[in-house]
This record gives sequence, C-alpha cells and structure tokens, in this order.
Amino acid sequence: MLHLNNPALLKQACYINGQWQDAAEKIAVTNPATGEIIGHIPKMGTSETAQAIAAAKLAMPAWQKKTAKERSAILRRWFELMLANQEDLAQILSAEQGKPLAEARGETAYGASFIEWFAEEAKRVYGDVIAAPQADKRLLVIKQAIGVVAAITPWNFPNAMITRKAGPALAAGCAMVLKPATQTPFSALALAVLAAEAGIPAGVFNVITGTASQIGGELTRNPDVAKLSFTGSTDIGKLLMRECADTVKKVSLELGGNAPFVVFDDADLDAAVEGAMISKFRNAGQTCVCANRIYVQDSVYDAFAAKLSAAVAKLKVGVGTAEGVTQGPLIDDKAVQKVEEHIKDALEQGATLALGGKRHALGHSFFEPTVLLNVSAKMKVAREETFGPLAPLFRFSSEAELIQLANDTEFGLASYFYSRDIGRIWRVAEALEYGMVGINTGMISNELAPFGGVKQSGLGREGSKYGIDDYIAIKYLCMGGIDR
Ligand SMILES: O=CCCC(=O)O
Repeated sequence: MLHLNNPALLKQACYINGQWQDAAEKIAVTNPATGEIIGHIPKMGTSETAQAIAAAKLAMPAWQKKTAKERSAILRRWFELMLANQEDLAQILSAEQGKPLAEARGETAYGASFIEWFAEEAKRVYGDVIAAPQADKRLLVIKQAIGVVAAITPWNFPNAMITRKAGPALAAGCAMVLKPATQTPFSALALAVLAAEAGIPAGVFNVITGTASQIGGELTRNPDVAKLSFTGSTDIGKLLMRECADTVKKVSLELGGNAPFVVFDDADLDAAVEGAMISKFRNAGQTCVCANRIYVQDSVYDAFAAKLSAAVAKLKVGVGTAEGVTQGPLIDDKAVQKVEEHIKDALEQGATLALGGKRHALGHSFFEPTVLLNVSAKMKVAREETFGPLAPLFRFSSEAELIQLANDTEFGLASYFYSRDIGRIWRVAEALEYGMVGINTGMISNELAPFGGVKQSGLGREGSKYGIDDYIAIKYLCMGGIDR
C-alpha cells in the first residue's frame, strides 16, 4: 500500500490533450517485490494513440511559437515541482520498479536534472551565418523543432528515461506522445500530473498506456510523427527503426550494452572494487550501462576477486522501501531466468562460484548477488547482457589482449577501466569502441554528459549540449538580391 503526501500523483488514467482518459479494459500493475497490485492502467491501442498524435500536432505550433525563454520558464517550474514531490515520486518508482528507496530518490533527482538542464539549453539553440560564395547572397542556418516526437521508455529507469527525452523535445519546441513501459507506468503518469501543474499546455505532453504492439505500431506508422526516441533492447530498437523507415522518421535509439569493466595491474584495487559495485549492482544490475564483463589482469586477479566478493557479501537484499536495503528484486521472473541461464552455462563450462548463484530466500523475483570466477569468452555471459546481479570475473594478461576481448562484441554503449598510468589511460580510452568510457570511476551518468552508444548500442546522444540536436531540424536560408 502506497502512502503518498499527494495521493493525486498516483493516476490510473492516460493523459491525452490535457484530459485524463480511461478505457474499458485495464492492465494491473504489480509491485515486483511483493506481487501486490499497485493499481490499474487503461489498455489503450491504435485509435487512442492516433488521437494523442493528433492532439500533439495541434498543440505544437503554439508551443513552438512561444519564445525559448517562455518555454524555459515552464520547464523550470516542472523541474521545481519534481523536486518538491521527490519523496512521492520515489515511493511510486520504488513500488512499481523495485529499486531501493535511496536509489529511487536518486533517480528522481537525476530525472529532474534533465528538465532543469534543458530548460536552460532551450535558450541556447543558435543558428549560423555562412560566408556566401556570391556577393549578392547571404546564407543562414536556423534551427527549428523537428515536429511531433514519439517516445518509448523502459521499466528500469521509469522517471529519468522520460525526462531525458521530454526535456530536450519540449525545450526545442516539439510536442510529445509518450508510451512508458507497462510494468512502470505510474512514474510517467505522475510526471504528467506535474507537467499540467507546471503549465505545459494541453497536447504538448501526452502519456498513453496499453498494448505495446498497437501503440508502437501507430507511433512508428503515423506520418504526423517526425521523430521516435526509444530506450530499450537492441532487438526492439531494430524493429522500431525498420517500422520508422516507411515514413522516414528521425530515430534516436539507446539500446543494449555489454559493458567491459577492466582492472589493470596498476589500478587502485579498493577504488576499482568501489567502482565495480556501483557499476555492476546499481538497480540490481538492471541498467544498460552496468558492467557485464569484469576483466582483471592476472597479477591482481585473486586480490580483486577476494575484495569484490567481500563487498558483494555486504549487500542487503529486500523490499526497496525497507531500511538498509541495497538490492531490490528483479523486474520479473523472466529476468531471473536469464541470470540463472547465464550462471548455469558458465558453471557447465568451467567457471566457479565465489558467492550467491541462486534465487533469494525472499522468493518473488529476488536473486542473490553473485560472483563467478574463471569466466571465459566462450560463455553466454561474455556475449549477452545479463541484466541482473551477476559479476563474472575474466582474466587477461596484456593490454593488447584486453583491447581485443573488450571490443569483441556487437555492442558499444559503456565501458570502464581502472589504471593510474597516464599513457595507458589514453591508449585504452582511445582504443575502446564504446560511446562512453569511465576511467577510474563506475558512475558516468549525469545530465551534463552525452549519453549514448556506437555499433548496435544505438544512435544519437541524450543529455548534454548535444542532446537537443536530436529534436531539431536544420533549415538553410539562401537570401539573394542583396546588392539590388
Ligand atoms: O539504463 C539506462 C540508463 C542508465 C543511466 O542513465 O545511467
């Protein structure tokens, strides 16, 4: 049972054109830690999605015509309301997603930071004047909102993955239709309550819940949507990209990863353990930038393994809202099965278990934080993203071997390494084929930095001064007859 200071934040309806709408059919949303039903959401589909897109199309011109300063002030109010309601947003988030309350509070602040950042960036969308090749011409570039944006967001960060898209989209002057993950819709709907309170006009920010295939199908098919921004799996990202091809939508994709976390022999081992704990066990291992493969150089392998196992043994598994809990449940049983599959495969092929390895005594989708030793490249865990609390330790001998192993994947989102040697730091940072490299840190995410991947981990960047570019169309103005 949720006890909120403002119970109106728990909305069980969709937000379309500034109205709260229900549907005859509903979907129950459960707490993954307890199995209890938190509430119900409308099961909407194609026609309601088309209605939301039409509302966004109608609302966008007036929103775009506002000055950047006016849009900025409204976004700033949204940010302030998010902070004022941080505790309630965190309670909702923890209940539907399972992450510990401290992490949920952190995510709501992280989510709000994108709205604050892009409220400021709204005022810094500059054009260009280009030196003309003829004396009677002047060439200019102006930047305009790309059009109606569709956003599809995941369950692992039910707040921040929305604001990281809505912030730049609305700052640029776009209107948005959002489809949040079915497992975690209440964070999105609470953000819509606050958007209305902040003065975001009807139709500019719409939230629709229901059947993913129908809603996604309409978002990708409808010619009035100019852009799709998606965070989720590589397989679904590829499907959406294909669907967007028919109407040539601009796509931003933040997809899967297979992050290497590397400990060189000159690393500060205690710092590396601290970084590995943050990178690996944040949100029970369910983030796209979580360390997936931990590579440790021969001479420090045993020492690092002992220190990491000792730190992992201290994690406290439990319901996110309980005192002192540092690891919540996984999102569902399918997620647990994937972790089990990776452990079984690794053990069958010669890995050994240092810690954990099975479902937690608490039941539901709780899983023991796990450390595997002597893991090798032939095992599933080397190729697929586990998305769970499993730390597999691989050995390596040389820098050259490490670079080959770390880059041997179709993914290229985040990577991490620990070294104190300045030459090595530059060599390795430049050689890693990833969009993001954490050097002597396990935590790289913030609103000021460009978040995104290369290879099959995605397209585009979110956050930072680059994040707004994905929501902007460049228009070239060629003015002739200047000398007449
Ligand atoms: O899982 C994806 C996002 C995680 C983050 O922003 O750090």
